[in-house]
Order: sequence, then C-alpha cells, then structure tokens
Amino acid sequence: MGANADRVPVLSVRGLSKTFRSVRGADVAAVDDVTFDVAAGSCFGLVGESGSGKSTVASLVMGMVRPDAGSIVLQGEDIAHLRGRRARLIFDRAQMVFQNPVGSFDPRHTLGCGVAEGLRNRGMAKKPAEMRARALMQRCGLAPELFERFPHQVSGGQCQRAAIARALVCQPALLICDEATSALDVTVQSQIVELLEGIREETGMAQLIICHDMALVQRMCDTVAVMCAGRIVESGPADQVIAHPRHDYTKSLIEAVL
Ligand SMILES: Nc1ncnc2c1ncn2[C@@H]1O[C@H](COP(=O)(O)OP(=O)(O)OP(=O)(O)O)[C@@H](O)[C@H]1O
Repeated sequence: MGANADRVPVLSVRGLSKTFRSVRGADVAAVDDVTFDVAAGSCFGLVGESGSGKSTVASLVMGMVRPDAGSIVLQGEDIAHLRGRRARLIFDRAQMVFQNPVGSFDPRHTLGCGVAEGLRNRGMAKKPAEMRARALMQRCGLAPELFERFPHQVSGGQCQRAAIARALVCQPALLICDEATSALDVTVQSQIVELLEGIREETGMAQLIICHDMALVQRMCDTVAVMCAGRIVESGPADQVIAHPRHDYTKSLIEAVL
C-alpha cells in the first residue's frame, strides 16, 4: 500500500446501477447496485469474467455513461449526473489507461505530442508542455528519443508506458487501469505493474485496477471486489479473499489462474 494512504476515499460509489436498453427487449443489467470505496494511496481491484460489468463501472465513473441510479463521489463531489463542461472536468481528476495503448494514440502524432496534448488542451504553452511531457515519459521509463516516435514505431510495452505518462499529465487523484497489462507479455507486464506501484507510492493517487487475473490482483491490490453479472458478489482485503474465497464464482476465478 502507498505510504500516503490515509483511508480518505478518493472515490465512493454507492448503489450504482446501469441497464442497457435494447429495442428488441433484451435489456442488460450491466451494473446492478454496486457499492465500493477506493482510498487515497490504495489499489482497488475489480475482477470478474468477461461481461460481468467491470468496464461499465469504469465508464460510469469517467462520466462516459450515465447511471440509472446511485452516486459516484469523486474527491467529495457527486459526479454521477454532471453534464457538459462540468462532466469533462472529471478528466482533470480521474484518468484511464486501456488494454490497447497503440489504438489509444492518434497515429498521425508522435508519442510526445500525444502526451503533451492534455497539457496543451488545458492552456499550457507548447514549450513547457513538451518539457513536462518529456519528464513524465522519462519517469515512465522511456528513453528521450521515443518522444519523436509514432505509436506504431514502438513496442506495446513502450506504448503503454507512454499512455501512463499521458494519464499523469493532469496529476489525477484516481487512475483507472482497464486490463492495462493483459495484452503484454509476462516480463513487460511485471515492469508496468512496478511502474504503477512506484507512481502510487510517489503521488498517493488511488488506483482502480480492472482485470480478470487473480494473480495480478494478489500482487497489486489492497482490496478486491468480485463482479458477477453486474453485481459485487464478494469483496474484502485481496489476500483474504484469495486465500479464503467464500463464493463459488470467486473460487472458479482463482482456480483458473493460480
Ligand atoms: N454500450 C452498451 N450497450 C449495450 N450493452 C452493453 C454496452 N456496454 C456493455 N454492454 C453489456 O453490458 C455487459 C457488461 O459489459 P462490460 O463491458 O462492462 O463487462 P466487462 O466485465 O468489462 O467485460 P470484458 O472483461 O470483456 O471487458 C455485457 O453484457 C455487455 O454486452
């Protein structure tokens, strides 16, 4: 756990629900009465099979999908129903890293330009924005020459490091990683995990890790919640949940990877 952990919830989710309506009548309750907290300096794991609702939780927290019910309190403010410009301000406080880093960058721009873009969009002049982007890329383990490379000219691991640097430009209080290491080989995955842990220690940010890999959760997370068909079926300290799972669904997830 991060040295700055002080148990202040950066994110408090209460009774969050979202059903995707279908014209053909097959509605999907993607998120159903979900409640959890993510404390400053801590790492919270949201695990579950494909389709259990993990990414929808992330989209709801980031304001990309509107909830049917519930509250999402980010740094003390309920952001569940913000609209327009105020909703976009969520990105100053929470950022996301995705599974496919290459696809998350504009192929026409260099990685450096992509990392600096968030600062430029917030009104910073080109020179200081580039300097800050270079420093962040270096912190994320990227050699200076990679600043000028295009996304397709670097490895998946290097591109994911750049995506993490880009997420850090606005010093978010919350970083959501949605299967951020799933597409990487084991060695690179381990390096990215170390990078995320280091950043958490340094900044005291809260991290929400979305994945289906219990081994990764055991390594990274303080707390874990297990999602099944939109609901949290089990949650608690990661070591405890993994050592003594109560729910059959959790047992099957653990047996699949450990
Ligand atoms: N925009 C959408 N419209 C309709 N249904 C959706 C939409 N987004 C997600 N769903 C459905 O909601 C359910 C939960 O999907 P979600 O992507 O949140 O699961 P997940 O646990 O993140 O899965 P994965 O690990 O495969 O990404 C699925 O049944 C999915 O088909």
